[in-house]
This record gives sequence, structure tokens and C-alpha cells, in this order.
Amino acid sequence: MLRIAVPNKGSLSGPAGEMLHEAGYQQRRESKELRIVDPVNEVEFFYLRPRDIAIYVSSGKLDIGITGRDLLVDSGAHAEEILPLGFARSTFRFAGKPGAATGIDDLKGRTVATSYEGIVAAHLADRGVDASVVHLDGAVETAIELGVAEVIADVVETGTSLRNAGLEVFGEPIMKSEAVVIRRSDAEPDETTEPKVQQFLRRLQGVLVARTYVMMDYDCRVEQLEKAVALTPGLESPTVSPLHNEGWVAVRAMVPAKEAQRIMDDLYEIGARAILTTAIHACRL
Ligand SMILES: Nc1ncnc2c1ncn2[C@@H]1O[C@H](COP(=O)(O)OP(=O)(O)OP(=O)(O)O)[C@@H](O)[C@H]1O
Ligand SMILES: O=P(O)(O)OC[C@H]1O[C@H](OP(=O)(O)OP(=O)(O)O)[C@H](O)[C@@H]1O
Ligand SMILES: [Mg+2]
Repeated sequence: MLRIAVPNKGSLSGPAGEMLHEAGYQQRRESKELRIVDPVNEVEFFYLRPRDIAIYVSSGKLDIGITGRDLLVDSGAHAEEILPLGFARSTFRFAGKPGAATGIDDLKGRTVATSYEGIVAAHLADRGVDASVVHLDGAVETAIELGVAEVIADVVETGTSLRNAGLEVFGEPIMKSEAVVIRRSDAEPDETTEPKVQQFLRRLQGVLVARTYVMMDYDCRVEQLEKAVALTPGLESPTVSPLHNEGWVAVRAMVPAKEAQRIMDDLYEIGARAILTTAIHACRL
């Protein structure tokens, strides 16, 4: 049975559960459940604090886990990222009152408050900046107003929390994060676990593809086929089938969802008709 760590709370928890559900795995029915077994898929899910997941996975007691890249790096645990998942995207940045600092060199001798002490201390050390780091559990934006620190380093998504606290980012982004699947760094692939891990990754990749692509179908004249195929090259190559009316073909290809409307306009321009897009619910590439 594959043992997988899933975030039990916070920004990662909801989207991780949804992705696993879309990938066909049973998920817990209520938020207080700490572990469940999915007997059909032979997987056991452990619902753990996102911050602890890399530590469990590095211990080797759990095979893989879902966490944030920033949390993985911050933990310093002996685990590595094996698949980015595209949700809980954020940037990790320094911020302060307007004009408080313009770059990392201004932090010398000052105090930085953060929930990600590992990332901040390593970043400062890398750049040879001698500053103090104060660890806070959350709501770090308030630390400046209350005089605990002059500068903070925190997760920024929309920037609303910083704006509400009258703070501005400064310096280069420290890191970009998103949800990731992790496993122990020196995991020795064994014959029973490895195929299950690969199957799990293929299922999640299938969800990612189904979220990013749509299926496009259209009819076009044979003379326009090369131009049409250039607009919809598909992953390998599009499917082209004859139509009952001679001189016409039906074409089917996957296209990026974000570009679907533009591609439909371009296909129409070159004479394609009956252009349809449909959602993809699951996929194995
Ligand atoms: N507003 C946000 N938008 C996107 N990702 C976020 C946001 N806040 C936190 N994250 C990401 O979520 C992970 C942190 O999860 P964690 O559950 O510890 O914090 P949280 O979402 O702030 O929840 P809580 O503070 O309730 O514990 C990190 O990978 C972080 O980058
Ligand atoms: O740029 P934004 O869209 O405002 O998002 C970033 C904020 O979201 C998270 O806070 P959360 O609400 O989880 O509270 P916390 O600080 O207690 O973790 C994070 O710590 C930032 O404060
Ligand atoms: Mg938080």
C-alpha cells in the first residue's frame, strides 16, 4: 500500500484534495479525519500539517507527499520535488514600510520577521548579509506595526495582505513556490513501490493536462488542411478523418485551453466550419 501525505489545513489542503479526487482517489469526508485507506487504489492517505510533510517523507515512513516548494526548502528535510502541481502559487518576498529598504544589502544589522526562518537565514547567509531573524507563526505583516521587526519576509500572492498593512515589497523575489509532490531524496526504487509511485504521478499529470487542454474538432476543405493543422498541431499529430462530402475532412486535436478562442477564430478565417471544443476529463499522455 502506497503511503501519501496530504495537507490537512491551509491554502494547500482544499486544492490538493480536489486534485486527488479528480485523479480518482477516495478522499476524506470530513476535515477531522487524519488518515483514510483507499482500498481500491491501494493507497493510504495521511492528513498532516503542510509544514510537517517534508519531515515525514524524509523519514521514509511515508512514500510521497504534497506540500509547498517553499515549505520543502524551509524544512531543510532530505526530500526532493518530483512533480509541480500548478496550484497555491506564490512568491516569497521581503517587505517593509515604504522607503524602509531598497535591497537586501540594506538589511545589515536589522531584524527580519518571518514564518520561513530556514529560507530567510539561508538567503541572507548566501549573500553575506548579517541580519537577525525572528520566527513568527503567521500574520507576519503586523510585526512591523508592533515593533517586533523592521522588515518581514513572507508569502505574497495578490499583495492584498501587504497593502492592507501599508507595506511594500523590495529587492529581488527570494523564491517562487507552488504545490509540489515530494519524495525522499535518496529513495531507492523498489519493485513494489516504484510502479505505484509512477502510476500516482501519471494520474496527477493526467489531471494537469485535462485542466490545461481542451479537445477541438472541426471540418475543413482538403486544400486548407495544412494551414489548419499548423494551427492545431496536437500533441503528436492531429487525427484527420474523411467526410462523406468529398473534398472535406474532419480534424481532431488537443489545444491549450487558454488559446482555444483565438484558434477557433483563426480556423474560421481559413474556412474551417463546425468548430467545437469539449472539456477533457481525464488523460494519460
Ligand atoms: N495566499 C496564498 N496564496 C497562495 N499560496 C499560499 C497563500 N498563502 C500560503 N500559500 C502557500 O501555502 C503553503 C503554506 O501553507 P500553510 O497551510 O502553512 O499556510 P496557510 O495557507 O497560510 O495556512 P494557515 O496560515 O491557515 O496555516 C505555502 O506553500 C505557501 O506558499
Ligand atoms: O498576497 P495575498 O493574496 O494577500 O496572500 C498572502 C498572504 O496569505 C497568507 O496568509 P494567511 O491568510 O494564510 O495567514 P498567515 O499569515 O497567518 O499564514 C500569507 O502568509 C500572506 O499573509
Ligand atoms: Mg498562513
